[in-house]
Amino acid sequence: MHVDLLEVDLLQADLLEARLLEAGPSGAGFPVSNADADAIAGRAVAALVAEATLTPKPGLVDRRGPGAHADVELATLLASAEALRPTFAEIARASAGRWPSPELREDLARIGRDGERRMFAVTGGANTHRGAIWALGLLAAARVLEGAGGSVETVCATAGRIARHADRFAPPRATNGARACRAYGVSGARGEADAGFPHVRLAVATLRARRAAGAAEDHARLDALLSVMARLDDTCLLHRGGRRALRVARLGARAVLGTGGAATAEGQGALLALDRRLLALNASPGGVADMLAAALFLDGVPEHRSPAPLQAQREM
Ligand SMILES: CC(C)(COP(=O)(O)OP(=O)(O)OC[C@H]1O[C@@H](n2cnc3c(N)ncnc32)[C@H](O[C@H]2O[C@H](COP(=O)(O)OP(=O)(O)OP(=O)(O)O)[C@@H](O)[C@H]2O)[C@@H]1O)[C@@H](O)C(=O)NCCC(=O)NCCS
Ligand SMILES: Nc1ncnc2[nH]cnc12
Repeated sequence: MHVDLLEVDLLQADLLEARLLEAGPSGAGFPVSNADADAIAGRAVAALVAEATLTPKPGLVDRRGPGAHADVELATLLASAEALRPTFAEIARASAGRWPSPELREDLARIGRDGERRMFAVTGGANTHRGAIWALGLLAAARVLEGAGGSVETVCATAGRIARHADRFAPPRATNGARACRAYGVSGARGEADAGFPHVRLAVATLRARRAAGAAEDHARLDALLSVMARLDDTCLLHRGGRRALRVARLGARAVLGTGGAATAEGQGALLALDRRLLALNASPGGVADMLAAALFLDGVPEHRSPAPLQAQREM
């Protein structure tokens, strides 16, 4: 059932991407019909489902089980992803014809917080996708703002420009992330967005490099996840297991990649060893998982803005 829905989502999203490419590099202000908004939301939900079902992911929920999460299983993640469909569609509609401004930032934050309520309602209070609502929400808005000419580079930069505006209506919240940022001097999910999502770009680059080298799709996705795990200051790891958990995750991810990645027998062995070490520390790289989902959401978007065709350049 889920696979069918996913295929429909991907088909709609591919049609939207084909239309964006056909339209040529027309710049910002892409008008968003309900069908376009639904296609963007479909792409976001499909990315969350693809991340959730990718197996084996060290410490994380996957097809094998709940990983280090006592309160979340695969069905919870899938229900959470589906519950967020209207949130991503609303974000796409609200972004039509806008530019990065305090007003847009505040509109998205309101929709994002409403999405968090939907998420908590279906998960019984577990935080499955707060980081994903934040990252994919900003990137979905940026895709609309960037329109036909958008690339991974420009979409991530524009998402950063939106994020850097203040949200005057943000209620004070003592979140795990905020506590970890204070305790360990890292910038967390906010810092990642403010910097224009460098780890999402890293995941996209790894994904594409591994595919180009002939890797199977799941291996390319696992290596993209590990490339982020080797570097990200994940506040989910920090709040659960402190600096030790972050270090174990980083060194473990580097060990898998150093042995040739998920496609090799040694890499698979190192990956499962990392999984065991993270489970022993009750540590989960939830923020890393969100970065992979965000990278999958940008699948199909070209890495760089394509240069204007020669004819158009002569007319400039
Ligand atoms: C700006 C916000 C992201 C809030 O951030 P803050 O840091 O204050 O709060 P958190 O609630 O901790 O959310 C941050 C989530 O982001 C993910 N993350 C962590 N590190 C990074 C990183 N370096 N870069 C990017 N993303 C990162 C991570 O999400 C995943 O982990 C979640 C599980 O975490 P946790 O709650 O700690 O869960 P448990 O360990 O299971 O908790 P316990 O059971 O032990 O209590 C999981 O959800 C993954 O998604 C962090 O959790 C933003 O949320 C915000 O301001 N939102 C307001 C609305 C808004 O503006 N929206 C914009 C819409 S476009
Ligand atoms: N697969 C996963 N496991 C645990 N937390 C997550 N947050 C987002 N995806 C996750």
